[in-house]
Amino acid sequence: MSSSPSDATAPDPRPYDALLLLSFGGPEGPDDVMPFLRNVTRGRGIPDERLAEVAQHYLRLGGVSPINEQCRRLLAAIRADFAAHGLDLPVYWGNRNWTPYLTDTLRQMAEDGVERAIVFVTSAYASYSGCRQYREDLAAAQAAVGERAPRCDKLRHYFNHPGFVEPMIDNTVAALRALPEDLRAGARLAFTTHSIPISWAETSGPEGGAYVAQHLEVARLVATGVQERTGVAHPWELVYQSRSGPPSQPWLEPDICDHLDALRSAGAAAVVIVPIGFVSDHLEVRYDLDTEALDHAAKLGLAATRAATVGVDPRFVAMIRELVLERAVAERGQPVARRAVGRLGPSHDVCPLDCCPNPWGHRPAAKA
Ligand SMILES: CC1=C(CCC(=O)O)c2cc3nc(cc4[nH]c(cc5[nH]c(cc1n2)c(C)c5CCC(=O)O)c(CCC(=O)O)c4C)C(CCC(=O)O)=C3C
Ligand SMILES: [Fe+2]
Repeated sequence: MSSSPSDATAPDPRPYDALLLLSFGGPEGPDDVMPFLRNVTRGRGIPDERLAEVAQHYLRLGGVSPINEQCRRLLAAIRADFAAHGLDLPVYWGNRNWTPYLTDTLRQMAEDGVERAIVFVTSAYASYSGCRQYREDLAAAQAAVGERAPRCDKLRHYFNHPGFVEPMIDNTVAALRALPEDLRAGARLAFTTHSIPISWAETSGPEGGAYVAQHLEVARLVATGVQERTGVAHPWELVYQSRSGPPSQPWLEPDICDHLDALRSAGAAAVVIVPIGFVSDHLEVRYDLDTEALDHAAKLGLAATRAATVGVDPRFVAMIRELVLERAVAERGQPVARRAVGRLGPSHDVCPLDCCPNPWGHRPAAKA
């Protein structure tokens, strides 16, 4: 093999020999919608009326979830970024709930000779749904593939990485600029994330309460960043969306639409909705915010825009490379710099055994 000048500085991913992009999955056509929803909600006690309603949300988009196209774009962007930086690491994609299923991807990786993968999940925060459930999915897929299945290490939570926070500041500023100019300075910021049962929020992260604490920190960081850019301290709140469980179980509140009512009653004239809980404009963003919440705001006579999610922002894609190399250095036992903004500091590499517990009982989980 001939050596070129760049070989000397090529980033070293060892001990990893592949990156796995692990996501939620979504239907690819109308016939997929109900089987997909059954995959998501098996054993979850979600009322039938709620399922029928969510099926309609997918069918309005032709039965195709936007999340798959977004994963394909992210995959392509990661590959291009790795190539541009001389990082020679194959990238695979697998999902929890739809094709390409994680088990099939892991089997392919084993066939290709992958022994140790680093895993990036499309969820930035600590919670059962966004952390442990993915690690359980990995353990189940490894068990299904058998002895040859690659070892899989999940990357740390990235909610407070500048590659996630900085694009959201820009996107919020852009959404403010899309409001009528005379209403801009008085606009409120409504940061949204997926509601989860309060009991899960309480047990999220190593000490509990991490789900809400991490979101409040990102909301504060984005609001502060916006103020640095515009000179205006917009009042802000963290609110919730996409609640699904039975009414008997308390979930995090207030819901975004109730919050819009409250803003209107308090005399607000404009609001920017900022979906900090999500990394791409998937169904919960396109339907629950762009259709439901923006329609509701229009009915109230409240001027409203929605900030874009990070998607394939080059800073977000570069963050993935940075986190992979950071973890590789750490696994090789070398000193490592871990970037994080704000007060909470960089998250742990390996989740403690009891963090984000499974509300339905124990299932084996991949360690990190
Ligand atoms: C915290 C969290 C995230 C963010 C972190 C992450 O990204 O992982 C997230 C993301 C997503 N949730 C998604 C879709 C759904 N979530 C559901 C149901 C649920 N989500 C929950 C939590 C979360 N969900 C919970 C506690 C339930 C109750 C059922 C259960 O106990 O698990 C249901 C069932 C129907 C309903 O009731 O809504 C669907 C269809 C999609 C795909 C969208 C697309 O297709 O574009 C994505 C990215
Ligand atoms: Fe966790």
